[in-house]
Parts: sequence; structure tokens; C-alpha cells
Amino acid sequence: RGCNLTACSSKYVLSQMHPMWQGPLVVPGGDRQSPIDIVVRKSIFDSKLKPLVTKYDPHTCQQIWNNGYSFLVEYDDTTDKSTLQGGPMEDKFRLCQFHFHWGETNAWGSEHTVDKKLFPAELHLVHWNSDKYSLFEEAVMEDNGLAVIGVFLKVGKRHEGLQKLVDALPAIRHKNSVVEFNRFDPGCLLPTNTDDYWTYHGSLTTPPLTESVTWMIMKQHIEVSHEQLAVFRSLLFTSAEEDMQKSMVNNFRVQQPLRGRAVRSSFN
Ligand SMILES: NS(=O)(=O)c1ccc(CCCCO)cc1
Ligand SMILES: [Zn+2]
Repeated sequence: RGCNLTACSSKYVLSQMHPMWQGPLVVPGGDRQSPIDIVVRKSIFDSKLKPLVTKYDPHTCQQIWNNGYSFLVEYDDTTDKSTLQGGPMEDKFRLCQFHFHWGETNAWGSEHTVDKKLFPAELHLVHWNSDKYSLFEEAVMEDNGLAVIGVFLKVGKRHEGLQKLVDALPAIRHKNSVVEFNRFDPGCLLPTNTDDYWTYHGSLTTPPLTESVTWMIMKQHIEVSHEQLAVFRSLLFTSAEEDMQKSMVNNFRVQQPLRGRAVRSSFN
């Protein structure tokens, strides 16, 4: 009866390694899960891939909150005010939120990797297909419903645009805390070159893990300071009521099998 010791211990160890990961590490039957390692020499240049066109209105920024897994900056997506077009997509997509994933040290933290290279953190700008659907909740269930831009963060000089966001984090230290946040231009978090990216069909990297995401991973990273990342790590997974406070770190998913998917590049 029950599993043998090793199986139990390995299951126990796994859960310890990903203490905050809720939900299955591998989705049964999932053949387009995220994140993945981008093997540069296996990516395929596609000259039909267009540059990304982002038109973000800073006034559509509404709030920043701690959802117990990351912190989200949410935008008013009831109109086409902050949009993403171009890239591999035919349709127009609306920005609904952006968030980050990071590690407990600068040695790891990103969800995607490039030839196995890990970055200390990764930014995700989440958009949904407003040409085909009328709500994010609808789009999240559809093959072509979502488009997420991934940007790698490296530790270096201080990112002036990010600082406004960093200064708001102490107010949302605990899970479910929210603070009003307006007039933030997410465009300031994009690298100078957004023409060079890798793209593939994948999934959300947290539950519901739906396979509805067209991923565009930027080749060029942005730089943030060690101190700015340290403030990310000062956030807590836990709510104010809980007695065991847990630092919000290592909120990334383990990498998923490619299952024969092609990763295309917009550059040679
Ligand atoms: N790390 S990610 O960019 O893949 C991502 C984006 C958005 C969600 C929100 C799902 C809410 C479903 O109602 C979850 C994960
Ligand atoms: Zn994410």
C-alpha cells in the first residue's frame, strides 16, 4: 500500500523545491505548455514575422496588487486604448496586465531560458485578442486568445522607469493587498529593440495553464539594479493574517517539453 519510500520522498522533495507552486507541474495531455528553453540554433528565421507595434496609454493603468504569486499591474481593458499588434499576429490585442517572475538570488528566476541561460527575472506583458473576443476570460480559453511579451531582466544599472513601481511595492507586501496606481507607461519596460524576438505557441505558466498563448520573447534584455530586485524579494506570498510569512521568491514554473513545436525568430 502507498508509494515506496523513494517515490514518496521524491514527491515530497519536489513539493519542497517548488513550495509555492500550486497546481500540476505537468499538465496531462498538454502538448504546448510553457515555459521552455529556447535553443537558438534550432529556431527558424521567418521573414514574414513583423515588428511588434505597441500603443500603450499610461492613463489606462488602474492598480497594482499582490495576488499571492506575483504582483500585477492592471490596466483598463474595456477599450482598445493600450494595444499590441504586429509580430506573428493578425489580430489586435489589448493589454490587461503585466507582472514578473524572479528568483531568491540573481542566479535564477526567469521562466524561459536561451540556450539554458537563466536570467534573474522575467517580465510578462499580457494581452488578449479583442478582435475575436470581448473579455479576457473568454480569450484565455482559446488557441489564439492571448499574446504575452516576455522580457528578460539582468542586474546592472538602475531602471528609472521601474522605480515608480518599486516604490509602490511596500504597500502591497502581503497577498491580496492592492494599491491605486495610475499613469504608468509599460512601454518604458520594453527594450530599445523590440524587432528581434522568438515566438512560439504555448500556455499560461500558472493555473489555469491554458494553451492559449502566442509567446514573443524579446532577444534584448532590460537592466535593473540589484536593489530594485531586492524589493521584489521583499514581497510576501502570504497574507497579513497568516502566521508563517513566506518571501515571494522563485515564483517561476519548471520548464516544459517542446513536443516538436517550432520556435521562430524574427531575426537572422
Ligand atoms: N505567467 S503568464 O504570463 O503565463 C500568465 C498570464 C496571465 C495569467 C492569468 C490567468 C487568469 C485566468 O483567469 C496567468 C499566467
Ligand atoms: Zn508570467
